[in-house]
Amino acid sequence: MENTKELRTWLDDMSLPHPLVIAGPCSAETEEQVMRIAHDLKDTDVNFYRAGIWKPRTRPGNFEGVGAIGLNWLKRVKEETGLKTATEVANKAHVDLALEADIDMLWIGARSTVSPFIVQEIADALEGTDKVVLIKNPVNPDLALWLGAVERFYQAGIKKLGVIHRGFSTYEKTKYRNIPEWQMAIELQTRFPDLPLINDPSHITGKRDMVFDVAQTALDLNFDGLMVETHWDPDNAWSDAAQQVTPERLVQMMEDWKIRKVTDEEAEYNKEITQLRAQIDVVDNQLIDILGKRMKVSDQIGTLKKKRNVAVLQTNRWNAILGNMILEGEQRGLSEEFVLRMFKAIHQESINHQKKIIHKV
Ligand SMILES: O=C(O)C(=O)C[C@]1(C(=O)O)C=C[C@@H](O)C=C1
Repeated sequence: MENTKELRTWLDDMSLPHPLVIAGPCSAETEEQVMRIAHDLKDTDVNFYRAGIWKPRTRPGNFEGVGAIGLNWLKRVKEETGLKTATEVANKAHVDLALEADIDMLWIGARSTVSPFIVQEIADALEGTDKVVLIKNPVNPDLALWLGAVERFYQAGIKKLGVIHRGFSTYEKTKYRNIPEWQMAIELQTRFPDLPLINDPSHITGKRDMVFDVAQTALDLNFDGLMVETHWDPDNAWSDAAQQVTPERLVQMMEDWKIRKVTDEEAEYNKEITQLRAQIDVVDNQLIDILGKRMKVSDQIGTLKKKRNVAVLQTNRWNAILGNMILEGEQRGLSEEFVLRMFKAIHQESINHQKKIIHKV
C-alpha cells in the first residue's frame, strides 16, 4: 500500500473547521441512556456518535454489550439527531448486522487488529463497502501488524480508511492505562501522511482527568481527530467508568483545545524556522560524529577484551554510567526516561560492535 492523497478524501469532503470528533458511551446500555447522550451531543462539534454494542472484555463475567438490539437505538440516534453513527465490529456476523443497520463508521478493536485471521474475515465481510473503517492499533506496539491490517482493508476495496491510536499494553504499571508510545504514531504519519489518524485519549489514559492533556498532545502532533468516550453519568457506566467524561465536559474540552496549523506561510516564520533548523542540523551532525567516536573507543575495548578473554557485558560499569548520565541529563533539562532510552540504545550498539570484534576469526 502506498500513501496517496485519496486516503484522506472522505475526511476532506467533510470540510470540518475543527478536528473530527467521535464521541458517545463506551457501551450502549439502555435505549434511554443512548438517546440521552446523543441529544446532549446533538448541537455540538461531534461528528460521529459512537457506542459499543459488542464489548470484548479482558475477563469473562463482565458486561459484554447489549448485542444487536443496540443497533436499533443507533438507528434512532441518526434519525432523531442527524449524528452519524459508529460501532466496533469483531467478526463477520457483527459486520452483517452493522451494515444492515446502516451504521456509518465501523472500527476494528485493538484485540482484533492483533489477529490477521480476524482482520481478514472482517475485511472480506466488508469488501467494497463505502462505510468509513477505522483500525485501532494492536495491543502490542507493532507498526507492521497495524499497517498490515490497514492493508487488508485497502485490498478489500475499502477506500474510506483511517487509524485510531489507543495506546499499548504494558506489563509494568504506568500512569496510563495504555502507554501512548507517541513515536509509533509519528512513524505512521511519516510513512502515511494522508491516512487519517485519530487519537483515543480515553483508552490511553483510563482516567477522565487526564483525557484533555492527551487529546491536546495528539492535536499538537497533527492528529486529524479524537474519539472520546462520553456518558451522562460516567461513574455509573456499565463499562470503563473511570475514563468517560460527561457531554458538558466534552463540550468544554472542544472549546479549550488548541488547534495548531500544519505550517505557516509567513516570511517571518519561515526565516526564523530556517535559522533554527540550520542550528539543529549542525548539532545533529555533531551528535552522529560523537557517537561514531564513542563506538571507535568501544571497538578498542572489544579488542582488549578479546585478547584477555573478558565478557562483553559489564553490568557494574554500565549501571554506573547510567546513574551518572541521569544526573548529568537532569542538569540539562533532559528527562530520566529519555536519558535511559538513549543510553540503552547506545549500550546495545556498543555491545553489537564488540560482539563483531570478538567473533571475528
Ligand atoms: O566498559 C566496558 O567494559 C565496555 O565494554 C563499554 C561499555 C559502554 O559502551 O560503555 C559497553 C559494554 C559494557 O556492558 C559496559 C560498557
